[in-house]
Amino acid sequence: MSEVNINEDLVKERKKCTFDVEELIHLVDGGKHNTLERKKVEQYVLSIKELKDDVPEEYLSHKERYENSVRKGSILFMVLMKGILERKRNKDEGISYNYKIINGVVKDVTPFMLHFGMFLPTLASQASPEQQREWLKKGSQMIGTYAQTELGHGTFLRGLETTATYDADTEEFIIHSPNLTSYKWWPGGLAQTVNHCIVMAQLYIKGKNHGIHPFLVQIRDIETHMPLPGIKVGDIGPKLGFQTANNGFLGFDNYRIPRMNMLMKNSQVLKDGTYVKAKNDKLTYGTMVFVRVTIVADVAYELARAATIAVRYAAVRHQSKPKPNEPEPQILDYLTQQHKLFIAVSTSHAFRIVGRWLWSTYTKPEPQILDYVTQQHKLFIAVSTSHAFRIVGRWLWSTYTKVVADIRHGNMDHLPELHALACCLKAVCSKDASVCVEQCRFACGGHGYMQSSNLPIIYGIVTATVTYEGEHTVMLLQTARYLVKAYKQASEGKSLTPTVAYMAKYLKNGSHCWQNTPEGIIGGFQAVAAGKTKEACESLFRHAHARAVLCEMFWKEIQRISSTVSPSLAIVLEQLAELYLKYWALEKRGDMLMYSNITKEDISSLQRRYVELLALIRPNAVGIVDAFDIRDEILCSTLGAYDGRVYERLMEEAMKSPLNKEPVNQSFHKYIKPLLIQAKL
Ligand SMILES: CCCCCCCCCCCCCCCCCCCCCC(=O)SCCNC(=O)CCNC(=O)[C@H](O)C(C)(C)COP(=O)(O)OP(=O)(O)OC[C@H]1O[C@@H](n2cnc3c(N)ncnc32)[C@H](O)[C@@H]1OP(=O)(O)O
Ligand SMILES: Cc1cc2nc3c(=O)[nH]c(=O)nc-3n(C[C@H](O)[C@H](O)[C@H](O)COP(=O)(O)OP(=O)(O)OC[C@H]3O[C@@H](n4cnc5c(N)ncnc54)[C@H](O)[C@@H]3O)c2cc1C
Repeated sequence: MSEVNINEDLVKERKKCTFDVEELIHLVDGGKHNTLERKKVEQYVLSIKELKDDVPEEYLSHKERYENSVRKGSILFMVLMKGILERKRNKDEGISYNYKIINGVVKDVTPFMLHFGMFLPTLASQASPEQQREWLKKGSQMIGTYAQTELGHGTFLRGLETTATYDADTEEFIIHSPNLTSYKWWPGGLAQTVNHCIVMAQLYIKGKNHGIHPFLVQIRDIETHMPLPGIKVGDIGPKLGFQTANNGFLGFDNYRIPRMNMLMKNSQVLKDGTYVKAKNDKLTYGTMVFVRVTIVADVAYELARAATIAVRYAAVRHQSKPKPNEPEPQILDYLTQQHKLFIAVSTSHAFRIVGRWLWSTYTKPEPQILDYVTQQHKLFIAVSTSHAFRIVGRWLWSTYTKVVADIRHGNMDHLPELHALACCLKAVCSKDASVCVEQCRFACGGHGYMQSSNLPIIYGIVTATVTYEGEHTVMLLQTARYLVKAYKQASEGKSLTPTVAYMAKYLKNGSHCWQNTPEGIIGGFQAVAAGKTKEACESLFRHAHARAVLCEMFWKEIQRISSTVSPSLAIVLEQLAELYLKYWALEKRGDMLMYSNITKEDISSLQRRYVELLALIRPNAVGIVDAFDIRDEILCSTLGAYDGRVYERLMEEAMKSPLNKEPVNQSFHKYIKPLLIQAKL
């Protein structure tokens, strides 16, 4: 883009940058090759004319929005089948480029998301090799979703009520919803989009319950798309976000499916009804672990979008004037004289001085809001958090792929640790990302509240991750369960898995000896986690382990990466990571006081360094978010576009309102005019 069309503040900001933005772009993408591939796919997809909207989605009805989203999703589906979009997820971090482009094209959530995000992964991981050959073959007509949650139960899976009863005479399962609360409720794409589902149901054989198992169930006719007899399916209605995800409900009336439609990789039901138990019954929950792992990198990306919008806007937006210098008072000899004679002179001086100050203030440019320390405090933590989650998300993905490979070879030893890690990181990252996105919205003032800023939509997407795939508190409690066990093992002198090995150290050393260094802060969080775990045997504790893992992995990875990049970029990366650690050490200073020997002076020094870091990051702020390299078509924001033409775009978008198409709306004649006539009488 030529600099002529770019807002002059942004031009200046980009000139100030002390590092090579291109180098950081490659780092974020995981290598130059990935950047080039991403740009190629983006260029291809974003130039498809049919993917552009005539009218902004927000002006469409619930039904029209769904139809428009299916239209665009189908085009993307076709592109995917042509092999242009990568089918596989990015091997380094589990987040695929496809998903990032979809964010821009569909703006909200595509009703096909669950097909790619959970339906296919469940078939790939829980169907037997023969079933996979049958179901995942080319030309398959299946579009699917993952139907687990019910009206009555989402968290407590053992409480699910849908039944799958085996009938050995016909070699079929009878899927049934015994009551209203057993209706499936929430699955994305379920309402009008999919023709198949993975249904999680209680398996009954000869009256005995064997717990929940996955079944492949066709719910609509492939040709006509009509719901099949025995199926009741529909849309659950508007939500806070996910408006185009087509979340649905589903009930079964003694609906029969063949025996081979139970996913049989882990447990099996033989023809005569013999039940073969899985090596570990928690393997049934495998798809949830997979999605929880990917959520960390997913929210990092959403946060990158929000931070890009808010930081660029803060560089363009000017607001408020500096404080005046107070005029000097005049001193007179006699108070009475002063009162009688010189009041006019004094008033004249005062007015002249104040007038001069007022004029200079009037002509002085207003500061960019990004120069306010309070604004930097709101925004820079969002930027550094996005980097932390991306880096830790990548590490978590590689841990996941190693554990899954072990499981394939029959070794389940690391599954509990992976489950505990996925639960706590999913919980903390989804919650922190939601808070940061909302903070970005606050940081944009009134304009951030506009749909056209895209911040409300991003918030709707991110805040859903706090609930779906395992509700926040419930996930933390799962980790708590693991930590309590680890702590008991440590007290018995047994060896511990790597991510909780610190427990043994703090059991031995007691309180943590505080240091204001990154390593000191990481040790502080580990001491807090160990200390709270000790207390947890009697009471409840929360995020500490996840925070220790996030700080440790982020800092270690940044140290490693810094030695591989240019010195100017290494400085910026270390500043971002240090900011993240200092921010959380300050946020959690109460905990640190409890579980380490941190002093008031340490806290003051942390605070001073934190403010110093804000100032150090400030000149590079725009360059850092430019390096997220999110195209305008994917940001979808009037406030965050690369050129910074904020006010022009706000007005252009406002003019798209159907209400602005006519000077007088018909409601005037129908309602307001009669009201005015009545008022006259
Ligand atoms: C368009 C075009 C195309 C282009 C291309 C398009 C490309 C698109 C690309 C795609 C991008 C899309 C992105 C993704 C999208 C996803 C969206 C997702 C949406 C949302 C989906 C959902 O929302 S879907 C439902 C999730 N619903 C839950 O999440 C329920 C939580 N509820 C539980 O998860 C359990 O209920 C709960 C609490 C553990 C207790 O389970 P429970 O009662 O059975 O178990 P207990 O508590 O008794 O625990 C007994 C022992 O099991 C251990 N354990 C428990 N779980 C374990 C586990 N998983 N693994 C190992 N071990 C486990 C535990 O640690 C205990 O171990 P121990 O005994 O040794 O201590
Ligand atoms: C946008 C969106 C998309 C979704 N997509 C799908 C999908 O595709 N497929 C699907 O199957 N499901 C889907 N879900 C459902 C989702 O997985 C569940 O909503 C989620 O697992 C939480 O369960 P719940 O709604 O039953 O909440 P509840 O468990 O009823 O939670 C309510 C409150 O109770 C608390 N609570 C519950 N149990 C405990 C406990 N043991 N200890 C302490 N506190 C507890 C929770 O912390 C929470 O505060 C989706 C949900 C959303 C919001």
